[in-house]
Amino acid sequence: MTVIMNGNELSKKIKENLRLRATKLKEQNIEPSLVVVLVGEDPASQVYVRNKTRAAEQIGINAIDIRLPETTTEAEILDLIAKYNADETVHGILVQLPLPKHINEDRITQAISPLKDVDGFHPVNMGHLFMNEPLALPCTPHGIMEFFKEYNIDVTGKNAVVIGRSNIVGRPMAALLLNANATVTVTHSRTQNLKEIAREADILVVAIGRGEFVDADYVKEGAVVIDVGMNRNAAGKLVGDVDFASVNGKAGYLTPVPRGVGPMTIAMLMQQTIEFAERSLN
Ligand SMILES: NC(=O)C1=CN([C@@H]2O[C@H](COP(=O)(O)OP(=O)(O)OC[C@H]3O[C@@H](n4cnc5c(N)ncnc54)[C@H](OP(=O)(O)O)[C@@H]3O)[C@@H](O)[C@H]2O)C=CC1
Ligand SMILES: Nc1nc(=O)c2c([nH]1)NC[C@@H]1CN(c3ccc(C(=O)N[C@@H](CCC(=O)O)C(=O)O)cc3)C=[N+]21
Repeated sequence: MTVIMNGNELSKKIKENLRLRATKLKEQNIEPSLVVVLVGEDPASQVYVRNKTRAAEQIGINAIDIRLPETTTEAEILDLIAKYNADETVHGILVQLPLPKHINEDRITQAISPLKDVDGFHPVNMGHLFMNEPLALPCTPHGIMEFFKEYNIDVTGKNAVVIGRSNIVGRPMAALLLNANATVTVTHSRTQNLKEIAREADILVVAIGRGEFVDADYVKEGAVVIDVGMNRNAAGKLVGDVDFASVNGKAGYLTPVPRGVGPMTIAMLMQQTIEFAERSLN
């Protein structure tokens, strides 16, 4: 039997607790505030950003929603970031990725103050994370660690395999698992014998961006399978990187898409914003 991990339910519970923390902050005259910048018209990004601003509203976080045209220059975004870096009433700044091709994502990421970097993407925050002294946790991997906590999955000493090595998911996921004392293998498009390696995993995290790529052949009986993928299939349906129907029944635990990792990402983004706002009290 496979336990389906419910990201909607868990994220709701977390957000209710965050609402109380937001109320306490307001009693101390701090309004937690998050700037969300979206450049261009990408429909998927629009959905994610809408989900973020909606979650902020529910919790009582002031979301400053900035929509810029596709033609916006890098200098204009850098100016905007500088302005909010200096604004003491703003606790978090997020620039939705991917950005249009004429904009250098690394320069944008590095311009955001590490103290307001709610995504945890700044090299300073990545460095602290890899040294096991995190100041900000990347939302998607953090949300996945919260699943383990909720379902009493102890990762200590477990064989964890991460498929994908992107800066926003795979690498920080590997760091968090390592910090939690798992034995971590990171795989990618050049990996040989991926199937054999994946089949050794007690915990398998899949973040590759290929619809329903991982089927039951990649999965050890009883393994914990986390599906980060968000893809549209030929019929326009939202599917993960894991073939849910194939893996369901073989895995011990499995996250669905939607209502799995996605809502947890958003909950952790809200949590990081509240934490930065709380830090401003000290
Ligand atoms: N639920 C959520 O909150 C989030 C979901 N996502 C989703 O997760 C997925 C991954 O996102 P992201 O990490 O940004 O993607 P990227 O495209 O940045 O990275 C994909 C990674 O997968 C590897 N890869 C690609 N094809 C294969 C293959 N056939 N075998 C093994 N490895 C492969 C790549 O290897 P190489 O490095 O060699 O190119 C790369 O490291 C996407 O579907 C995205 O939409 C992303 C962020 C948050
Ligand atoms: N600076 C930055 N920070 C990010 O955190 C970031 C980013 N850029 N770029 C893209 C990825 C992707 N991401 C998702 C967030 C929510 C859902 C989400 O809400 N998913 C819903 C369904 C969404 C739908 O219906 O399409 C679910 O899984 O249930 C998905 C994916 C954040 N990302």
